[in-house]
Amino acid sequence: MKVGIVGTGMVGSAAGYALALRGGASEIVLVDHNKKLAIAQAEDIAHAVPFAHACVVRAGGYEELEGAGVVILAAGVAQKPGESRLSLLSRNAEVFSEVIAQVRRDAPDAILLIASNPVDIMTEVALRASGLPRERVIGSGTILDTARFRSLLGTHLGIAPQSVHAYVLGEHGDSEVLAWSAARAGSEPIARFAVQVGAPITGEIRAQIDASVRRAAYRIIEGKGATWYGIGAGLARIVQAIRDDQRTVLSVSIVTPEVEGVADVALSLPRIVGRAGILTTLMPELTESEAAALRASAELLKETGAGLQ
Ligand SMILES: NC(=O)C1=CN([C@@H]2O[C@H](COP(=O)(O)OP(=O)(O)OC[C@H]3O[C@@H](n4cnc5c(N)ncnc54)[C@H](O)[C@@H]3O)[C@@H](O)[C@H]2O)C=CC1
Ligand SMILES: CC(=O)C(=O)O
Repeated sequence: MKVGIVGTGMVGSAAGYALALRGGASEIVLVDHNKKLAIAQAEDIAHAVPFAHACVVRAGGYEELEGAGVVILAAGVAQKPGESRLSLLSRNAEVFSEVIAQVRRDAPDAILLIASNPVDIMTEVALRASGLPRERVIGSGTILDTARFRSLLGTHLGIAPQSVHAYVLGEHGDSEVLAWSAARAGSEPIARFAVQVGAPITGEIRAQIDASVRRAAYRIIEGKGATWYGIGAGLARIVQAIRDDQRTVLSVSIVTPEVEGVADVALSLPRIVGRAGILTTLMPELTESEAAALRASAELLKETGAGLQ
Protein backbone atom coordinates (compact mmCIF):
# COMPACT_ATOMS: atom_id res chain seq x y z
CA MET A 1 0.00 0.00 0.00
CA LYS A 2 1.17 3.50 -0.79
CA VAL A 3 1.28 5.75 2.28
CA GLY A 4 1.59 9.53 2.18
CA ILE A 5 3.02 11.61 5.02
CA VAL A 6 2.35 15.35 5.08
CA GLY A 7 4.64 17.15 7.51
CA THR A 8 8.05 15.55 7.60
CA GLY A 9 9.49 16.99 10.78
CA MET A 10 10.21 14.82 13.81
CA VAL A 11 6.86 13.00 13.91
CA GLY A 12 6.33 12.54 10.17
CA SER A 13 9.87 11.30 9.59
CA ALA A 14 9.71 8.94 12.60
CA ALA A 15 6.47 7.50 11.22
CA GLY A 16 8.12 7.01 7.83
CA TYR A 17 11.13 5.32 9.43
CA ALA A 18 8.96 3.04 11.58
CA LEU A 19 6.84 2.12 8.56
CA ALA A 20 9.94 1.28 6.53
CA LEU A 21 11.35 -0.91 9.33
CA ARG A 22 8.01 -2.68 9.96
CA GLY A 23 7.36 -3.33 6.27
CA GLY A 24 4.13 -1.38 6.61
CA ALA A 25 4.09 0.14 3.11
CA SER A 26 5.22 -0.61 -0.43
CA GLU A 27 5.73 3.08 -1.13
CA ILE A 28 6.10 6.09 1.18
CA VAL A 29 5.73 9.63 -0.18
CA LEU A 30 6.89 12.51 2.00
CA VAL A 31 5.31 15.95 1.48
CA ASP A 32 6.29 19.12 3.30
CA HIS A 33 6.17 22.80 2.45
CA ASN A 34 9.87 22.68 3.29
CA LYS A 35 10.76 20.66 0.17
CA LYS A 36 14.43 20.46 1.04
CA LEU A 37 13.55 18.83 4.36
CA ALA A 38 11.19 16.30 2.74
CA ILE A 39 13.86 15.33 0.18
CA ALA A 40 16.50 14.91 2.88
CA GLN A 41 14.18 12.84 5.12
CA ALA A 42 13.21 10.59 2.19
CA GLU A 43 16.84 10.01 1.25
CA ASP A 44 17.80 9.22 4.85
CA ILE A 45 14.86 6.81 5.42
CA ALA A 46 15.54 5.13 2.04
CA HIS A 47 19.01 4.26 3.35
CA ALA A 48 17.36 2.13 6.08
CA VAL A 49 15.38 0.09 3.52
CA PRO A 50 18.23 -2.32 2.61
CA PHE A 51 18.19 -3.39 6.29
CA ALA A 52 14.42 -3.85 6.35
CA HIS A 53 11.67 -4.57 3.80
CA ALA A 54 11.34 -3.64 0.13
CA CYS A 55 9.80 -0.18 -0.08
CA VAL A 56 10.18 2.90 -2.28
CA VAL A 57 10.66 6.07 -0.22
CA ARG A 58 10.54 9.44 -1.95
CA ALA A 59 9.62 13.08 -1.51
CA GLY A 60 7.06 14.75 -3.72
CA GLY A 61 4.25 17.25 -4.11
CA TYR A 62 0.62 16.54 -3.23
CA GLU A 63 0.04 15.15 -6.74
CA GLU A 64 2.42 12.30 -5.84
CA LEU A 65 -0.10 11.13 -3.22
CA GLU A 66 -2.38 9.78 -5.94
CA GLY A 67 -3.42 6.20 -5.11
CA ALA A 68 -2.40 6.40 -1.43
CA GLY A 69 -4.43 4.16 0.90
CA VAL A 70 -3.53 6.20 3.98
CA VAL A 71 -2.20 9.73 4.36
CA ILE A 72 -0.65 10.63 7.72
CA LEU A 73 -1.01 14.30 8.68
CA ALA A 74 1.83 15.47 10.92
CA ALA A 75 2.12 19.05 9.64
CA GLY A 76 2.04 22.13 11.80
CA VAL A 77 3.59 23.41 14.98
CA ALA A 78 4.59 21.38 18.03
CA GLN A 79 4.64 22.28 21.74
CA LYS A 80 7.46 24.29 23.23
CA PRO A 81 8.56 23.30 26.77
CA GLY A 82 5.66 23.91 29.18
CA GLU A 83 3.12 24.59 26.40
CA SER A 84 -0.10 22.53 26.31
CA ARG A 85 -1.36 20.68 23.25
CA LEU A 86 -4.61 22.66 23.22
CA SER A 87 -2.67 25.92 22.82
CA LEU A 88 -1.62 24.80 19.32
CA LEU A 89 -5.18 24.61 18.03
CA SER A 90 -5.68 27.81 16.04
CA ARG A 91 -2.25 27.60 14.39
CA ASN A 92 -2.66 23.98 13.33
CA ALA A 93 -6.28 24.44 12.25
CA GLU A 94 -5.01 27.05 9.81
CA VAL A 95 -2.38 24.62 8.47
CA PHE A 96 -5.08 21.94 8.03
CA SER A 97 -7.38 24.28 6.12
CA GLU A 98 -4.69 24.39 3.43
CA VAL A 99 -3.42 20.80 3.65
CA ILE A 100 -6.69 18.81 3.75
CA ALA A 101 -8.04 20.30 0.52
CA GLN A 102 -4.90 19.31 -1.34
CA VAL A 103 -4.82 15.80 0.10
CA ARG A 104 -8.50 15.27 -0.77
CA ARG A 105 -7.93 16.52 -4.32
CA ASP A 106 -4.97 14.23 -5.00
CA ALA A 107 -5.71 11.19 -2.80
CA PRO A 108 -9.52 11.03 -2.68
CA ASP A 109 -9.62 7.39 -1.54
CA ALA A 110 -7.13 7.71 1.32
CA ILE A 111 -7.97 7.22 4.97
CA LEU A 112 -6.69 10.27 6.87
CA LEU A 113 -4.55 9.50 9.93
CA ILE A 114 -4.11 12.60 12.06
CA ALA A 115 -1.10 13.14 14.35
CA SER A 116 -0.92 16.95 14.64
CA ASN A 117 -1.96 18.32 18.02
CA PRO A 118 -4.30 18.83 19.66
CA VAL A 119 -4.97 15.57 17.88
CA ASP A 120 -8.61 15.03 18.91
CA ILE A 121 -9.78 18.44 17.80
CA MET A 122 -7.58 18.29 14.68
CA THR A 123 -9.40 15.04 13.86
CA GLU A 124 -12.69 16.91 14.09
CA VAL A 125 -11.27 19.74 11.94
CA ALA A 126 -10.08 17.19 9.36
CA LEU A 127 -13.45 15.42 9.33
CA ARG A 128 -15.30 18.67 8.66
CA ALA A 129 -12.84 19.87 6.02
CA SER A 130 -12.63 16.55 4.21
CA GLY A 131 -16.29 15.55 4.03
CA LEU A 132 -15.21 11.93 4.55
CA PRO A 133 -17.21 9.52 6.69
CA ARG A 134 -16.13 9.60 10.34
CA GLU A 135 -14.66 6.08 10.32
CA ARG A 136 -12.10 7.19 7.68
CA VAL A 137 -10.68 10.17 9.60
CA ILE A 138 -8.70 8.69 12.47
CA GLY A 139 -6.66 10.52 15.10
CA SER A 140 -3.75 8.69 16.70
CA GLY A 141 -5.45 9.80 19.93
CA THR A 142 -4.27 7.93 22.99
CA ILE A 143 -2.43 5.14 21.15
CA LEU A 144 0.74 6.72 22.55
CA ASP A 145 -0.62 7.23 26.08
CA THR A 146 -1.84 3.64 26.11
CA ALA A 147 1.67 2.51 25.13
CA ARG A 148 3.13 4.63 27.94
CA PHE A 149 0.63 3.14 30.43
CA ARG A 150 1.42 -0.43 29.33
CA SER A 151 5.15 0.22 29.40
CA LEU A 152 5.06 1.54 32.99
CA LEU A 153 2.73 -1.22 34.19
CA GLY A 154 4.92 -3.83 32.51
CA THR A 155 8.01 -2.44 34.24
CA HIS A 156 6.29 -2.39 37.63
CA LEU A 157 4.97 -5.96 37.25
CA GLY A 158 8.15 -7.32 35.67
CA ILE A 159 6.35 -8.47 32.50
CA ALA A 160 6.39 -7.53 28.82
CA PRO A 161 4.13 -4.57 27.99
CA GLN A 162 2.61 -6.80 25.30
CA SER A 163 1.06 -8.87 28.13
CA VAL A 164 -0.57 -5.79 29.65
CA HIS A 165 -4.06 -5.01 28.35
CA ALA A 166 -4.92 -1.53 29.52
CA TYR A 167 -6.19 1.61 27.81
CA VAL A 168 -6.03 5.35 28.17
CA LEU A 169 -9.33 6.97 27.14
CA GLY A 170 -10.55 10.45 26.28
CA GLU A 171 -8.31 13.34 25.26
CA HIS A 172 -4.74 12.79 24.12
CA GLY A 173 -3.76 15.41 26.65
CA ASP A 174 -4.06 16.65 30.19
CA SER A 175 -7.64 15.40 30.80
CA GLU A 176 -6.99 11.82 29.62
CA VAL A 177 -8.38 8.93 31.69
CA LEU A 178 -6.35 5.87 32.65
CA ALA A 179 -8.89 3.04 32.75
CA TRP A 180 -7.43 1.23 35.77
CA SER A 181 -10.56 -0.77 36.56
CA ALA A 182 -10.54 -2.45 33.12
CA ALA A 183 -6.77 -3.15 33.10
CA ARG A 184 -5.60 -6.75 32.82
CA ALA A 185 -2.24 -8.54 32.86
CA GLY A 186 -2.57 -11.74 30.92
CA SER A 187 -6.18 -12.55 31.71
CA GLU A 188 -6.05 -11.39 35.34
CA PRO A 189 -7.37 -8.10 36.72
CA ILE A 190 -4.28 -5.95 37.17
CA ALA A 191 -4.53 -5.60 41.00
CA ARG A 192 -4.83 -9.37 41.50
CA PHE A 193 -1.95 -10.06 39.11
CA ALA A 194 0.18 -7.48 40.93
CA VAL A 195 -0.35 -9.17 44.30
CA GLN A 196 0.47 -12.59 42.79
CA VAL A 197 3.84 -11.37 41.47
CA GLY A 198 4.63 -9.56 44.72
CA ALA A 199 4.35 -6.06 43.25
CA PRO A 200 1.08 -4.66 44.64
CA ILE A 201 -0.26 -1.49 43.06
CA THR A 202 -0.54 0.79 46.07
CA GLY A 203 -2.20 4.20 45.95
CA GLU A 204 1.26 5.73 45.70
CA ILE A 205 2.33 3.52 42.75
CA ARG A 206 -0.93 4.24 40.99
CA ALA A 207 -0.52 8.00 41.43
CA GLN A 208 3.08 7.78 40.19
CA ILE A 209 2.10 5.84 37.06
CA ASP A 210 -0.84 8.15 36.36
CA ALA A 211 1.34 11.27 36.61
CA SER A 212 4.11 9.67 34.60
CA VAL A 213 1.75 8.82 31.71
CA ARG A 214 -0.04 12.19 31.83
CA ARG A 215 3.18 14.25 32.03
CA ALA A 216 5.32 12.14 29.67
CA ALA A 217 5.20 14.60 26.76
CA TYR A 218 6.08 17.56 29.00
CA ARG A 219 9.03 15.65 30.48
CA ILE A 220 10.40 14.51 27.13
CA ILE A 221 9.93 17.91 25.48
CA GLU A 222 11.82 19.49 28.39
CA GLY A 223 14.67 17.05 27.82
CA LYS A 224 14.95 16.88 24.03
CA GLY A 225 12.59 19.42 22.51
CA ALA A 226 9.95 17.06 21.06
CA THR A 227 8.66 13.48 21.11
CA TRP A 228 8.79 11.29 18.03
CA TYR A 229 9.79 7.61 18.47
CA GLY A 230 6.70 6.51 20.39
CA ILE A 231 4.24 8.25 18.12
CA GLY A 232 6.15 7.20 14.99
CA ALA A 233 5.78 3.55 16.01
CA GLY A 234 2.14 4.08 16.96
CA LEU A 235 1.30 5.62 13.59
CA ALA A 236 3.03 2.75 11.77
CA ARG A 237 1.03 0.29 13.90
CA ILE A 238 -2.26 1.91 12.87
CA VAL A 239 -1.27 1.92 9.18
CA GLN A 240 -0.44 -1.78 9.35
CA ALA A 241 -3.81 -2.58 10.98
CA ILE A 242 -5.51 -0.80 8.08
CA ARG A 243 -3.32 -2.20 5.32
CA ASP A 244 -3.67 -5.83 6.45
CA ASP A 245 -7.29 -5.49 7.60
CA GLN A 246 -6.06 -6.78 10.95
CA ARG A 247 -9.15 -5.84 12.98
CA THR A 248 -6.86 -4.94 15.87
CA VAL A 249 -8.20 -3.19 18.95
CA LEU A 250 -6.39 0.13 19.35
CA SER A 251 -7.19 3.26 21.35
CA VAL A 252 -7.64 5.88 18.64
CA SER A 253 -9.76 8.96 18.13
CA ILE A 254 -12.68 9.57 15.81
CA VAL A 255 -15.69 11.85 16.05
CA THR A 256 -18.02 9.69 18.16
CA PRO A 257 -21.81 10.15 18.16
CA GLU A 258 -22.13 10.07 21.96
CA VAL A 259 -19.74 9.66 24.89
CA GLU A 260 -21.02 9.94 28.47
CA GLY A 261 -23.81 12.25 27.33
CA VAL A 262 -21.59 14.43 25.10
CA ALA A 263 -22.60 14.38 21.43
CA ASP A 264 -20.29 14.34 18.41
CA VAL A 265 -16.93 14.59 20.10
CA ALA A 266 -13.57 13.27 18.91
CA LEU A 267 -11.71 11.32 21.58
CA SER A 268 -10.17 7.93 22.14
CA LEU A 269 -11.90 4.69 23.03
CA PRO A 270 -10.78 1.18 22.16
CA ARG A 271 -11.81 0.64 18.54
CA ILE A 272 -11.48 -2.16 16.01
CA VAL A 273 -9.23 -0.99 13.16
CA GLY A 274 -9.22 -2.59 9.71
CA ARG A 275 -9.16 -1.89 5.99
CA ALA A 276 -12.27 0.31 6.07
CA GLY A 277 -10.89 2.37 8.97
CA ILE A 278 -12.77 2.14 12.27
CA LEU A 279 -15.06 -0.88 12.17
CA THR A 280 -16.48 -0.83 15.72
CA THR A 281 -16.10 1.24 18.89
CA LEU A 282 -15.95 -0.52 22.25
CA MET A 283 -17.07 1.05 25.52
CA PRO A 284 -15.12 -0.40 28.46
CA GLU A 285 -16.92 -0.94 31.75
CA LEU A 286 -15.79 1.95 33.97
CA THR A 287 -16.17 2.90 37.62
CA GLU A 288 -18.27 5.93 38.46
CA SER A 289 -15.22 8.14 38.92
CA GLU A 290 -13.62 6.96 35.65
CA ALA A 291 -16.89 7.62 33.80
CA ALA A 292 -17.08 11.10 35.36
CA ALA A 293 -13.48 11.80 34.29
CA LEU A 294 -14.27 10.63 30.75
CA ARG A 295 -17.31 12.90 30.67
CA ALA A 296 -15.17 15.85 31.83
CA SER A 297 -12.60 15.08 29.13
CA ALA A 298 -15.34 14.89 26.47
CA GLU A 299 -16.86 18.18 27.66
CA LEU A 300 -13.48 19.92 27.56
CA LEU A 301 -12.82 18.73 23.99
CA LYS A 302 -16.33 19.65 22.87
CA GLU A 303 -16.08 23.18 24.32
CA THR A 304 -12.58 23.76 22.95
CA GLY A 305 -13.60 22.52 19.49
CA ALA A 306 -16.71 24.70 19.53
CA GLY A 307 -14.55 27.74 20.23
CA LEU A 308 -12.89 27.27 16.86
CA GLN A 309 -16.08 27.44 14.76
N1 LIG B 1 -0.42 12.67 18.27
C1 LIG B 1 0.64 12.53 19.05
O1 LIG B 1 0.69 11.63 19.90
C2 LIG B 1 1.79 13.45 18.87
C3 LIG B 1 1.59 14.57 18.11
N2 LIG B 1 2.61 15.45 17.92
C4 LIG B 1 2.28 16.61 17.09
O2 LIG B 1 2.71 16.38 15.74
C5 LIG B 1 2.91 17.63 15.11
C6 LIG B 1 4.28 17.65 14.43
O3 LIG B 1 5.29 17.62 15.42
P1 LIG B 1 6.84 17.61 15.01
O4 LIG B 1 7.05 16.70 13.87
O5 LIG B 1 7.61 17.47 16.24
O6 LIG B 1 7.00 19.10 14.46
P2 LIG B 1 8.07 19.60 13.40
O7 LIG B 1 8.11 21.08 13.54
O8 LIG B 1 9.33 18.84 13.54
O9 LIG B 1 7.41 19.23 12.00
C7 LIG B 1 6.28 19.83 11.50
C8 LIG B 1 6.43 19.90 9.99
O10 LIG B 1 5.23 20.41 9.43
C9 LIG B 1 5.61 21.14 8.27
N3 LIG B 1 4.53 22.06 7.90
C10 LIG B 1 4.08 23.13 8.58
N4 LIG B 1 3.08 23.72 7.88
C11 LIG B 1 2.90 23.00 6.76
C12 LIG B 1 2.02 23.10 5.64
N5 LIG B 1 1.12 24.09 5.56
N6 LIG B 1 2.12 22.19 4.66
C13 LIG B 1 3.05 21.18 4.73
N7 LIG B 1 3.91 21.03 5.75
C14 LIG B 1 3.82 21.93 6.76
C15 LIG B 1 6.88 21.88 8.70
O11 LIG B 1 7.63 22.30 7.58
C16 LIG B 1 7.58 20.80 9.53
O12 LIG B 1 8.49 20.06 8.74
C17 LIG B 1 2.77 18.68 16.21
O13 LIG B 1 1.48 19.26 16.17
C18 LIG B 1 2.97 17.88 17.49
O14 LIG B 1 2.36 18.48 18.60
C19 LIG B 1 3.85 15.23 18.43
C20 LIG B 1 4.11 14.10 19.17
C21 LIG B 1 3.08 13.15 19.50
C1 LIG C 1 3.74 15.68 22.05
C2 LIG C 1 2.72 14.70 22.39
O1 LIG C 1 1.54 14.87 22.09
C3 LIG C 1 3.11 13.51 23.12
O2 LIG C 1 4.28 13.11 23.12
O3 LIG C 1 2.24 12.93 23.79
